[in-house]
Amino acid sequence: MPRVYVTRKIPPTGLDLLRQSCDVYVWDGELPTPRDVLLEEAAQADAILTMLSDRIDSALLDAAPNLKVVSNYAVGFDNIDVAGATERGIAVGNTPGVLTDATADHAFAMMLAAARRLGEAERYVHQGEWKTWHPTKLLGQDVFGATLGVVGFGRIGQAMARRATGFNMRILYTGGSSAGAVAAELGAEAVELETLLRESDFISLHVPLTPDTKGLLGVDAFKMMKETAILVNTARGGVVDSAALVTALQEGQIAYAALDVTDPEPIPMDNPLLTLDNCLIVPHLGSATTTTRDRMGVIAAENILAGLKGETLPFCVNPEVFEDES
Ligand SMILES: NC(=O)c1ccc[n+]([C@@H]2O[C@H](COP(=O)([O-])OP(=O)(O)OC[C@H]3O[C@@H](n4cnc5c(N)ncnc54)[C@H](O)[C@@H]3O)[C@@H](O)[C@H]2O)c1
Repeated sequence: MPRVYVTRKIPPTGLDLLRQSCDVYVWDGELPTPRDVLLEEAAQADAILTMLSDRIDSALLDAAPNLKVVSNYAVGFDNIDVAGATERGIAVGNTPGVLTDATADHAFAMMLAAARRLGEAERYVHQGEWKTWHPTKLLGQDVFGATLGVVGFGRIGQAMARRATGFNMRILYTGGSSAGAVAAELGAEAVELETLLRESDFISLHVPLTPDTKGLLGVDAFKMMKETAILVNTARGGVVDSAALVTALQEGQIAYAALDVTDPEPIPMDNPLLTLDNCLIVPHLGSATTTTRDRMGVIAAENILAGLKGETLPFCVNPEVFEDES
């Protein structure tokens, strides 16, 4: 039976599917599979089910003579050398779509939480400070009727915008070249990034991390934003220049940041963002619902099963691997 290595514990449904026709080895630790173990496992594996925390680079691909499929348990795949995999005829899969709504729900929740300063408010209660309340304490910002800027109008960006229509928000967006019909339906306006940064009350990032989007929001971008602006990042930490963000939050160039993702992850405990009251940080929970994580596991397993049979993966990042064979 083909040998499949799974780099972290995932919900059982996907694993059960794999076990019907594969020998499945699952790393059971709370920390990621250590690099040396990953290299050893890759040397024997026909397929690997990977997490964003696994670096699938050329050294690993070179160490894996039998590898046919790398199946990422995520829609993003910035942890994988896709070109290197393609050169070696290795198919790369991901899990788009099934996590769109969960991630958009989470981005919206983070936007609301930042607007109403829920992180600070919770600390205030837990630290016994509530007794000093007065009517100007912990004032937040209105979301209903405000302007939302969506950077990256793809699946999740559009789902975020759809939620914003229920809050009567003006919606601006960049990116998403084929999104005209959805934009028209939602009343969203396509604008240049600079206009979006200058006019939005809330800016929500939904682009993939690529060489083009790395550091997309840097020193200049924060200077364009409103002093009251709130940044929501559920995309990837690397899309924002961390040092520029720290300065922007410390100097009041923007009001608040809500981060589901950081660069690096996990965030080191000495990172200055952790010292700021106006920064809400949670540990990459975008897709973290029971149903969604289960569905992601099934798709990741189905990608592996198809690839092991030499069939195009249901969700393939480099379908040219299969086209070249025909
Ligand atoms: N926090 C989480 O747990 C979580 C969960 C799922 C996805 N994500 C992140 O969200 C990203 C988006 O996921 P998706 O399913 O919506 O992907 P998608 O491919 O449907 O959408 C991405 C959009 O970004 C646009 N884009 C690319 N470069 C751009 C640029 N420079 N400027 C403006 N727009 C640009 C694309 O045209 C596309 O419309 C993923 O790549 C991943 O990094 C995070």
